[in-house]
Amino acid sequence: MLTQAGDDRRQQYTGIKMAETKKLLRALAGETQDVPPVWLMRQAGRYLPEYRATRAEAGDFLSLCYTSDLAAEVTLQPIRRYGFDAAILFADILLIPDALGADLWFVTGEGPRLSTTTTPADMAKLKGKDDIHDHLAPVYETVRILSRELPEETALIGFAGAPWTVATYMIAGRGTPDQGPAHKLMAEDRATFEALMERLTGATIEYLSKQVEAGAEVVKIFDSWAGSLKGEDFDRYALEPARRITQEMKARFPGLPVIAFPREAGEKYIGFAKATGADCVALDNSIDADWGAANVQADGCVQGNMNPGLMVTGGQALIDETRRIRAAFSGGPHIFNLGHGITPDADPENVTIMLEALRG
Ligand SMILES: Cc1c2[nH]c(c1CCC(=O)O)Cc1[nH]c(c(CCC(=O)O)c1C)Cc1[nH]c(c(CCC(=O)O)c1C)Cc1[nH]c(c(C)c1CCC(=O)O)C2
Repeated sequence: MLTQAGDDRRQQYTGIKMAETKKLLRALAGETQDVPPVWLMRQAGRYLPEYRATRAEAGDFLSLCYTSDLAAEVTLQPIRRYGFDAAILFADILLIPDALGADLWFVTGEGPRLSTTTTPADMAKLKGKDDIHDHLAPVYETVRILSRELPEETALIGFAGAPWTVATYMIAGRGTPDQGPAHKLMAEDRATFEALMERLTGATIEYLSKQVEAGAEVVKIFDSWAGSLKGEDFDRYALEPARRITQEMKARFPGLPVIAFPREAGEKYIGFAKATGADCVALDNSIDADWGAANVQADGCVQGNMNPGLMVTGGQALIDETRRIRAAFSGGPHIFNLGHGITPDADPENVTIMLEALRG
């Protein structure tokens, strides 16, 4: 059943773009702006003292994700501090495996751990794509709180991990440098690998749909490990799921903007937006901005792509690089962002310096 917010959202997507006042949504609708909208991946995170305080209050990272008022609070913190043009729902891409019934926990200082899914018997233990919503209800509640509390000029981004990236964690039971276990399963038991990809694609569509019904105005698909898929594997397991998710979301919510992030796709960034239907492609910081402008922005909006390391080191290099990236993408629609998440050792003052260089 649709919520009232979801009803309003569907109406909103049927044709009022010309009157859109949110800078982020204008960029996603194809508008070139003198000063681009800006937000940062992982903008709610450990570099902020107020985040660390709220996380301590929650006890641990997963409790923070599932406690709606605290998750909404940390989402709002960087908006209050910096006035970013978008807020991104505070959650994690690994909540989907958790909702499907895989065990998930986080080891402080190391990262996520999950029970592994590598056999038909493991697959049989997972829940169906439609059976995730009770578990994820607190996330939808976070979105509802945010859509009430955000300033009217701030867009709300919902998100999910792409099937391939989420599968790499489910198959290995943890993060891996080269996604070796997932590539191995793909080679040795393609049927199980594809069954997992299919379950994740379906669940992701249902999960994102609930986020939109609760008030998310944009959705972003994070494929952090897309770069380890080469050639035909990239087309089948990165591009095709992104296309299916994007097309189904747009069929359900006409006009909904979609951002795709096939990180480290390299040459495969070319044509990705056209092939999937995504309104914007997020570029990682291995991409030269001029190359991105010529080859990717030529098809529409791009997001990115400053090196997150500059938020640690700062100085004149940060100012120069902010201006260089803004200039490189000034000929078309652009959302200023980093090429990957801001790191815990970033200096919060450097975000202010970046914003002054960008907007000033
Ligand atoms: C691969 C991936 C994950 N999560 C995510 C990705 C894709 C993007 C990327 O490549 O970074 C996405 C993500 N994770 C988080 C968000 C929230 C929204 C945001 O501010 O961007 C988003 C969009 C919060 C988080 N997710 C996590 C944190 C840090 C947890 C903490 O507070 O201890 C945050 C703020 C934990 C997490 N979550 C994940 C890992 C590997 C880790 C551990 C690494 C780390 O500690 O940074 C899985």
